[in-house]
Amino acid sequence: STGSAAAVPINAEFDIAYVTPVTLGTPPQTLQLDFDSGSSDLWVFSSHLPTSQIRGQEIYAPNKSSTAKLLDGHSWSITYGDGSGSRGNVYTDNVTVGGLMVERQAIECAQQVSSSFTSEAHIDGLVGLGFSTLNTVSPKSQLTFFDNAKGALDSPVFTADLKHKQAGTYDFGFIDKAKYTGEITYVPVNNDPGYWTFSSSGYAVGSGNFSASPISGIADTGTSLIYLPTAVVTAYYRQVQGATNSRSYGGYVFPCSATLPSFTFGVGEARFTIPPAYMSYAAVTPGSSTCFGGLQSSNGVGINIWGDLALKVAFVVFNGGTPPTIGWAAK
Ligand SMILES: Cc1c(C=O)c(-c2nnc3c4c(C[n+]5cc6c(C)n(C)c(C)c6c(Cl)n5)n(C)c(C)c4cnn23)c(C)n1C
Repeated sequence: STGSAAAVPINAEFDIAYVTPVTLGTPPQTLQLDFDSGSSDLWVFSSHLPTSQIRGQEIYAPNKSSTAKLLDGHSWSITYGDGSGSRGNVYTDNVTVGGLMVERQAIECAQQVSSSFTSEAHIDGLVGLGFSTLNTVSPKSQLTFFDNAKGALDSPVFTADLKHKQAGTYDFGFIDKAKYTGEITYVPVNNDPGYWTFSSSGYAVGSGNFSASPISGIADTGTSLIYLPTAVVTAYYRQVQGATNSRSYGGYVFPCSATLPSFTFGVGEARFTIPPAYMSYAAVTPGSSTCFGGLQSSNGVGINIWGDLALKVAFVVFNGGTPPTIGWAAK
């Protein structure tokens, strides 16, 4: 089997996050969920949430699904890199993504979400595509949608074709040759503790020399930006007039009028260049002439993160075979 579904930016101006339609239960309830290769819980806004925490999101009501079953005595609680979080109870039900159905998928129903989730009306929950070792359900951890689907897939892979300010796709079970050019460069994945961790072969700022130094980081479709070591980030912002690492704004900012260099990263012998226009994320507050950078320091994060800003300049194959690998291709 295979599946293919759209990855739609939630914001027309900046690629903050992408959502994908997912149908749950019988009759089908369709929610817009954020596919996140940096976590491993499938959780949704649900009928178990206080209405005060719902502001425009679609919800999943298990009591309206004839195929929903309570996973008695199980609960979950998750916190993300930006400090947001949610928790609740667990049901199993049918979950379908782009024509690919998994029966008895653990659906983690939110009973509490943090304010940043309540304030984001376009995200009805997340679909974790990390390794199932990261799943937070207790006392018995649950498998991700991909792990549940894997055995039935034509090939144990999913691919991300994210795009700048337009809809891309997530494919399951096949590699669509029409979505990339040239060869796919595969590199090993270290899935301990459960992220898609791989080693980038280095970077270059603008037209500068390529610095061939390995950078271990995670491929994370659920993170907007790129978080890299301070040496890389200072080398980049040294080329940006007026750039500062702002404590008040929580990262590198610069005058929106500044000329930005491109940023190139390596995967093996392959090179991927993020154009200057993508490297300015947003004005720090609406209308401000100070802009927030797409490249930020991973100091204090603990891991380096290749988020949507990096992923959207490539076609990326998440190979869940044995051993797992990750493939990057131009497009
Ligand atoms: C270590 C780390 C991260 C690791 O992941 C991270 C981050 N970066 N984007 C996201 C996340 C997103 C994507 N996302 C980013 C957004 C930004 C930057 N803004 C202004 C809004 C309104 C966003 C929304 Cl609704 N959604 N989502 C949905 C979740 C649950 C995230 C959790 N963390 N996160 C940050 C900001 N930091 C410091």
